[in-house]
Parts: sequence; structure tokens; C-alpha cells
Amino acid sequence: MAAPRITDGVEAESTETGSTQPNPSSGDFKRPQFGTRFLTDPRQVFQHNAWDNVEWTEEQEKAAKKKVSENNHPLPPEKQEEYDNRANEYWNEFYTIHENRFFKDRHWLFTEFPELAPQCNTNHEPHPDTSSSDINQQNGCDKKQSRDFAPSSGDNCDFPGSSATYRILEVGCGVGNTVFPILKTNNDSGLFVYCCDFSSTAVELVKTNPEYDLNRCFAFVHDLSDAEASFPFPDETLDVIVLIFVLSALHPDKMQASISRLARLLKPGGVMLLRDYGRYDMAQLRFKKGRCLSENFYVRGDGTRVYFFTQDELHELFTAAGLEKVQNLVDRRLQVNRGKQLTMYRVWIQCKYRKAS
Ligand SMILES: C[S@@+](CC[C@H](N)C(=O)[O-])C[C@H]1O[C@@H](n2cnc3c(N)ncnc32)[C@H](O)[C@@H]1O
Repeated sequence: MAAPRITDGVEAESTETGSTQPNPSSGDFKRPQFGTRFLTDPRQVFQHNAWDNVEWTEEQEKAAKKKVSENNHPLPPEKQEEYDNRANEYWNEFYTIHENRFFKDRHWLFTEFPELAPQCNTNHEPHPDTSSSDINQQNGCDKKQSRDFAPSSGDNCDFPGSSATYRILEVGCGVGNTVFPILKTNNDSGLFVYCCDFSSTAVELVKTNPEYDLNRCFAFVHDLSDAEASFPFPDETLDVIVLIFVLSALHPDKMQASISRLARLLKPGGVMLLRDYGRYDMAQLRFKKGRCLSENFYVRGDGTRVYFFTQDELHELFTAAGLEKVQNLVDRRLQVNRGKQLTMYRVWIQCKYRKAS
């Protein structure tokens, strides 16, 4: 595996495999055997490109804490405001420069999140209460209706994907590195995938991708931090919501309202899936002075922002939105650049939270 590509902007975090280790305290007991290369002899560190489930020493944790607190001098309020007001412009610039070359398709998606293609995985049983026919009946819709739609009609029967039986929304979809693999892998004829991003440049790249198929997918511009903004489908219509390295891009003050708004979109029994940066990830420790916006929240050289979560913070956000924990684990990985003899400690958090039936 190649070392992560580092620029003065976003880290190519999502090129990494998502191998994680089962953690009984995470409530996750059925995880596949994946990511089982453990570093038992430190002298062997440069023998492989990556090591799984790396334990941090006390000194390492202490040094990370010290580095973060030394850097905790927030930028002045006017700078903060500018980064907040122009957040989508910075991401537009990012996608204008990188187009679809930056975030790579990820192979770990379906091992970590089998909910994205449940027919390929016998562990997953959609909850009996969450069938789309129920939703359509609640909305007075006939399940056999055409998939054509008129998004502005305001008619709940006539929203994109209204006749689907399994609906997934990806928020902060970028150029579709999760959406297109889902469409390719999950060939359930009842599947419909929505995806949104507040970068109109990213959404345009999704829409102009040759694999974009309006019969199976609908991309739209949406600002997650605007909890009042409407969605092109009614509440309680989604089986799955996916957030991959997107919540961390929001201002921490906006996170709770955004997650609570998203929770309303889930059917009873539906799940929210998240993978994002964990506290003291290499990317956090690499920030230089003058980049801190508030505690554990930073702005990169290209104007995009990033927060580094603890498991407890995410648990609090999801449960305050009325969701129940299915999984909340930390994925600690040691990546090695053998050529440069560099070690990089990555910390990612992975969560699944369900809406009660
Ligand atoms: C690190 S990228 C991850 C992109 C994609 N999820 C992936 O993994 O390839 C973060 C994405 O979140 C989007 N984003 C940031 N803030 C957002 C917001 N408030 N509403 C919607 N999308 C947002 C950015 O435009 C960007 O596409």
C-alpha cells in the first residue's frame, strides 16, 4: 500500500484500507477477519507498509497531547468567520484543482459497512418495519409508480427514488468515490442512492461521471451545516446514511443540529454509518502553529477545515439525535514509508448508530 499522499491540503486518508480490529467494547462481534498484521517486534517495523491495531505507548499519547495543547491558539474571530462563510468555496477550489483524482475508491467499504450492499452479506437483515412500501403507503403512494420524478412538485409520491425499496444517502459525497462503488456492487433492483455535497463543483463531477444513472441515483447540492435546508425526499425514507470524512469538515457548533436533522431522514431501524478522523491522528499532529480554529479544529493550507473526534464525542452526537449504538470503534494503524523510513500513526473512528424501530 502506498504511503498517504500529503499535500498542504486534505490528506488522501481515504486511499487507506479500512482494516480494523474487532473490539468487544464497540458492540461489534461479527466483523470479518481483515487487517490482522500486528507489530509484535518493533525491529520489524519496516518489513511491511502498514500494521494494524497499533497500541500507543503512554509516552506517545502524552507527547501527542502536549503537541496539540501547544498549538491551541485559535485564529482571530474575523478569520474564523471567513473560513466559515466561504467553506464551500474552498472545497470548490479543491475539486477544481484535483477533480476526481484525489480520493480513491475504497475497497474496505463493503467489509466495514455491509449495509451498503446487504444482499451480498447474510449477516444483514433489513428490519421488517422499514420496508419502503410502508413509507409509500404512509405517503399515499403506489409502490409501482414510475421512477420519473418532478423534484419541485412538493408531492411526496413523486420524489426521486420514490419507488425504490432500499435507499441510501451519502452526505459530503465529493466526486462519488463511495457512491459509484455502491452502484456497481449493490445490484438490488430496489436500490436508490442519493448523494449530496455543498461543493457544486464536486456534485457536477458526480453528475458528469459516465456511471451516473438517474434511474438509480440522484446527486444534489446541499449544505449539511444548514439544518433548515430541505432534502429532495421526505423524512423517514432512508435505510442508510453514510458520512465518510465529512462531519469533521463542519464547524463543531453545527454538528449536533446536522446529525439530528439527518436522523429524521432515517426510517425506523435505519442506520447512520460514519468513518472520520480520530483524536491525535497524524494529520492533527502535523498542523503547524497558526492553523488552529478551536480545540481540535484546524484549517488546512487550502482553506478546508478538519476536526479530530474522540469516540465519546461521536457517541454523544448520535445518541443526542435519538440513535442507538451498534458500533463505535477506533482504528489505529501504523503506516510505513519504507523508502523514507518514516512511520505515520493514523487514528480513525468508525461508527454505526441505528434509529429505534
Ligand atoms: C474529506 S472530503 C470527503 C469526500 C468523500 N466523502 C470521500 O470520502 O471521498 C469532505 C467532503 O465534505 C464536503 N463538505 C464539507 N462540508 C460540508 C457541508 N457543510 N455540507 C456538505 N458537504 C460538505 C466537502 O465538499 C468534501 O467533498
